[in-house]
Amino acid sequence: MQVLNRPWGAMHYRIDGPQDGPAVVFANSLGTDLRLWDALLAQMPGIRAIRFDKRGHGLSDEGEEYSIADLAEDCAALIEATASGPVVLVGLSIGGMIAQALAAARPELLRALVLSNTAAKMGTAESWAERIEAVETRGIAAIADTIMERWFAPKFRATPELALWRNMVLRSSPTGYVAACRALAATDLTRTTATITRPTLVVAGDTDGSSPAELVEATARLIPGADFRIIPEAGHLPCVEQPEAYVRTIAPFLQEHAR
Ligand SMILES: O=C(O)CC1=CCC(=O)O1
Repeated sequence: MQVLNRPWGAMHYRIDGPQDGPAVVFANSLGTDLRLWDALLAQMPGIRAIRFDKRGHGLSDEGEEYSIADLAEDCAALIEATASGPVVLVGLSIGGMIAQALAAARPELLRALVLSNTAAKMGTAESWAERIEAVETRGIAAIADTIMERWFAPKFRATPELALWRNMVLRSSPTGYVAACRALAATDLTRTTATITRPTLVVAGDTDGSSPAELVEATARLIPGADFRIIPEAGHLPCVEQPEAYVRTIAPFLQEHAR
């Protein structure tokens, strides 16, 4: 286990793959930890994969109240501490918002971006307020089944693995989860995402209940030259549900841009 000391506490990260492999950083979604990428990375042994638990998730400390810009600074610090030059950043959902914010603020740290199941603005102030109220008054268990329906297509929801992802959400820190919901509610990256100049691949799932493909495509259209792909039979976490298709979708882009 590796730790990066940040002003708010300890940030957990992990590096897999050859030391001299092309560096690719992965940013997780709300309510998940860095195991989000396990199935994908099992099929990409050649890359130097750098992944981390954002504040209040996985093994990282909680931190105080924070913004997406603060999470992007954590990601910048990780890149500066672990990579010898610019990297390709793959961000999913809130991880994709972190990637958009970083690409606009610190483009020199990035060669290229994969924005997965994300948007410049996700949800509404009302929908996040409802979710926060449910977690604060009734606990994360109150939202776990709804979250599973948003994350996964029906076929995956019928597999035994579903229980493990449900447990990951149930065991999330309520404080960390709510802090991330507040950051999401407060963020609209539409203006800055339109200034992204790095090569960008945008990926959606055709049954994503959290960031529907049309919403993801609208964000792709903000970024000059961005490529947009849809993964069939995939919800919000296609790297879990359809890892082979996800690899087929992103591998050519990584081959072209990661060094
Ligand atoms: O929990 C969800 O609805 C999915 C999600 C929204 C932002 C994020 O990172 O995950």
